[in-house]
Amino acid sequence: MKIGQIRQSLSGFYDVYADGQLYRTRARGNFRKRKLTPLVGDQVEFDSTTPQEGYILKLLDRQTELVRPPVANVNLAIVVTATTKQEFSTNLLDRQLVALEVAGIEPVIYMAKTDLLDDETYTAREQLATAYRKIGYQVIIERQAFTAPALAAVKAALAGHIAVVMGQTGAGKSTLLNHLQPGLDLATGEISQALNRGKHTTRKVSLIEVADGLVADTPGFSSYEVFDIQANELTHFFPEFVRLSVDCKYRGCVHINEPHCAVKAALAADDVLASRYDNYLQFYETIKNKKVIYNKKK
Ligand SMILES: Nc1nc2c(ncn2[C@@H]2O[C@H](COP(=O)(O)OP(=O)(O)OP(=O)(O)O)[C@@H](O)[C@H]2O)c(=O)[nH]1
Ligand SMILES: [Zn+2]
Repeated sequence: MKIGQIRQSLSGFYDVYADGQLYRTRARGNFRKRKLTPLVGDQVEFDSTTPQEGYILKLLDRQTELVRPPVANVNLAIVVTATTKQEFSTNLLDRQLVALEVAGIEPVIYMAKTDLLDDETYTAREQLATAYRKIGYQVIIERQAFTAPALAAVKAALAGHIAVVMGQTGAGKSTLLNHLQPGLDLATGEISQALNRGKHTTRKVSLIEVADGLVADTPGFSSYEVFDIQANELTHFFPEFVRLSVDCKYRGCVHINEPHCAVKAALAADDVLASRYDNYLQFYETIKNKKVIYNKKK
């Protein structure tokens, strides 16, 4: 019996990495009775006679589990954020951050395409980066694209982690990965194509070694699952609100209509980003409205 990590899944085969090599395996353990499917990223116990043939016997406990992409034990997300005026949206960024907070995955924000910005827009993005750092998020931003310090920062963040790369189509995910790992040669635009194909056919999912970490070759971590939480829980996923809310007068304050709310006081004092608060309100309403629609249907 060996212990290894699933690095790729394709059509019922799982390639398990152990002692410096890959073993092609199939699933046979009694976890199948419990309807557990092995996921890329899983640590497993397996048997094998040759590297071409082996059987997974047992799945070890997972720390996290994603559905899209189907990867276990992801603990880092590189949030590739295109910064151009046409593409940039704090709303999307905050939605991604909330989704990651809900999933228990640490975000690293990578500000892409800064070379296309005029100085004024770049300064605005830099100020925003500072504000997000104040919240507690790591933000990587450089005046030019793919500078050595920016790439070194991403590599340092990846070390020892299993990561997904998030970002809307065209944000620059493949381009960033190619700069991190020049041999990778991902066609730009390729990642989302893989994702779209995946909707209809069995999808290959793999973890690729990038710097000293592993990165899922399929992005697509959906930020829409944000809206599966309860509206009154949303505040827990805004770290700056969590810190401030100890000073809200009412327990369970959702920082909307309550008097003596520390979050609203901080907002008035410019200590909370207005865009974060606006996005919070919008997500809150979306969740409320969605619940109503859902209940009506039932
Ligand atoms: N100027 C500039 N162009 C960039 C940068 N990053 C990406 N691009 C360009 O933006 C386009 C989209 O980049 P991709 O890396 O394919 O984006 P992606 O997020 O992988 O897109 P999908 O695979 O469709 O999800 C390509 O033409 C890239 O060359 C950057 O930092 N600066
Ligand atoms: Zn409050």
